[in-house]
Amino acid sequence: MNNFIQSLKNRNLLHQSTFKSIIPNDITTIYGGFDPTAKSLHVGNALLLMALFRGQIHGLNSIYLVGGATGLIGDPSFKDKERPELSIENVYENTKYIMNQIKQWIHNAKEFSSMRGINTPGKELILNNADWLGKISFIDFLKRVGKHSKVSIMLQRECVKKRMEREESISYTEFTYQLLQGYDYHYLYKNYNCTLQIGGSDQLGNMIAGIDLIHRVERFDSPVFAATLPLLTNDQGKKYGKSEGNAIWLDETLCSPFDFYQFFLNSTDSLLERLLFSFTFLDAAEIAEILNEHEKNPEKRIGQIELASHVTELFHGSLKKAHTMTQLCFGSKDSFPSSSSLMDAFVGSSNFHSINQSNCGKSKVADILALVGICKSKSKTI
Ligand SMILES: N[C@@H](Cc1ccc(O)cc1)C(=O)O
Repeated sequence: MNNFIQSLKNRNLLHQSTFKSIIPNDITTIYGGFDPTAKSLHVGNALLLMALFRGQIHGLNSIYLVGGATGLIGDPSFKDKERPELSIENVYENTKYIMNQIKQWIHNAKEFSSMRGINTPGKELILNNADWLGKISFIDFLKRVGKHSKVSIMLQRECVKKRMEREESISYTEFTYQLLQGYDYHYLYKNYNCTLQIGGSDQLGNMIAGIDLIHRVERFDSPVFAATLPLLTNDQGKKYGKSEGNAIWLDETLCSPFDFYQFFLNSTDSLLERLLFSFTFLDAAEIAEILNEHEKNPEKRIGQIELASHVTELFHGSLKKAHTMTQLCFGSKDSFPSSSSLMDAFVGSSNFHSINQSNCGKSKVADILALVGICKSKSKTI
């Protein structure tokens, strides 16, 4: 069985899939897409980013697709209203930012993994679907995609049905979205031999549109698959990823590493195990060890500290983590002498006592020690 798929299963990260009884083991390339509806991705996108990276750890090539074209159309999946239209300039800018953000993230994730002895043999590719969807003419699209797509099937999509029940219905533009995503999958299958698409729990319909198209245009038994990740909800059953109604952005100018860290630090005990499996590269034994320590003294929030440190370092990198530490300790990064002495502390030199000698509270020092400790302790994990 494919190790990557098995590892998603083991972490409870496989929600739905089109694999029947046999799990394919000859997948070499996978893809997941992100529409540039804002300047930055948010915690809600983190599971997909991480799943693609987990693929690379297992030797697969991962395509991180940014929807420079689909972002102009708007995915109607699980949206009860027409999406506000974004201007071409706006989507173009967002696409640039997000492609950069993904590039930076992969860089951080590689550095983070190699510090722990985790190899990432699989390659990454960051693509923009405007590069092909922006070039195909309307007539060509109708001939190459529309002709193979049955309206009766398109109308069966849950989100389409829901929207048709409402007076405002659904625009032809958003109705077509599933075909655009379907065309992406076909394009990536033909040009990159991509045979697995992964995405959020609301994406299965769009992914199946792609599989159908490939089956109709290529061979009816072409080995192409789709899998969705679970939707993480908080204790109130709301989507996990917002604090006081605001999305937890991955861009540090929209959400500081400090706030990002605090968001994970504030996770409840009941979610802890789930979050450790979802948002870290720690293995089951390491997670069991952390939970064991945590349960001995839950007020110390050892589990939350491990979680918050791991995710903050993964998404914000070690230098940023140092600033997070400063902010944790002093409230503001400006009041600390220099980030280089902090970095020394961070890598475990004797300068670390300078933090201890400062006037920050004991519990904060414990947090910081935990942050530093985690970076030195773990070796192999997936
Ligand atoms: N529709 C996806 C983004 C996406 C775009 C293009 C694709 O080919 C795949 C996925 C979402 O809204 O999350």
